[in-house]
Amino acid sequence: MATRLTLRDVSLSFGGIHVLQDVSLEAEPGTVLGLVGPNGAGKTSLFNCISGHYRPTAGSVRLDDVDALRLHPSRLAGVGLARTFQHPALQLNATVLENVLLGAHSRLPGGPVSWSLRLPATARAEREVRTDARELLERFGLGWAVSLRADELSHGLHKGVELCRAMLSRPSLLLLDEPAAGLSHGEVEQFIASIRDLRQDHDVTIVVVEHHMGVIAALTDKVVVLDHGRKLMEGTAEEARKDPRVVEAYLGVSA
Ligand SMILES: Nc1ncnc2c1ncn2[C@@H]1O[C@H](COP(=O)(O)OP(=O)(O)OP(=O)(O)O)[C@@H](O)[C@H]1O
Repeated sequence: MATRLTLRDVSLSFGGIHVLQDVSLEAEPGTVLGLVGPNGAGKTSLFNCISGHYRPTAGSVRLDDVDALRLHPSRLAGVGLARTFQHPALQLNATVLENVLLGAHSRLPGGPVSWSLRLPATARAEREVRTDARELLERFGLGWAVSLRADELSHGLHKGVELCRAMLSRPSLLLLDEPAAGLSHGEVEQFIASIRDLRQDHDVTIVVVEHHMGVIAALTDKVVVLDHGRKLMEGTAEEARKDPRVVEAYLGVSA
């Protein structure tokens, strides 16, 4: 079941600097929410508050009925959260398949001891996640790269590998931080097609931070626009594009 993400009055400060102020938003289960705004608006900081990398100074973050701020960040995968980063951190000396498999730990029963003993249930689950990892790589057009070392791939392909790694945990809430940044035109088209395809088969809520307005328009059901740490407006991508406040925030001139 896809997650309902609810943020209420989330604020975040660093040494007196207000990075986020009273941001509230809701992502309906199974929808794609875009988070947009000019550089420094607070988009990644808001992501970090959801994924437990930052702790808000005030406000609440709920994944369905779970109070995310009460959970240790390492437990969030267990309630269905997965994310990608602006700059993918892959194990460059490991193969593409091994990198994707790193996303499977929340699906393997037991803990490190049973994994190292290779108990039957663990071995079975391991076979299953390997098959799923290969399928995901095929779906994202990376089937040919399974056995290559990650450092043999371009930046754009690293982003695809990271996305497969996130999807391997079978998330019910997926956070994508600038997935199209640095991608070629063809890679962006492939990314849009893959996410659309993914939505057909997986019951997942997606929140995406992205500057590429073509991606936002193609994929999102709703966007939230941030500016200077505050929510400026909420609506469809088309409504945001036409909103004078949004135009002004991006261009820095009165619309
Ligand atoms: N750990 C931190 N310590 C101090 N300031 C921070 C920290 N993290 C973020 N900030 C500040 O918060 C503000 C918002 O940054 P953030 O990266 O969230 O913006 P953004 O909207 O994601 O920008 P971009 O589109 O450029 O990635 C910036 O002024 C940034 O310097």
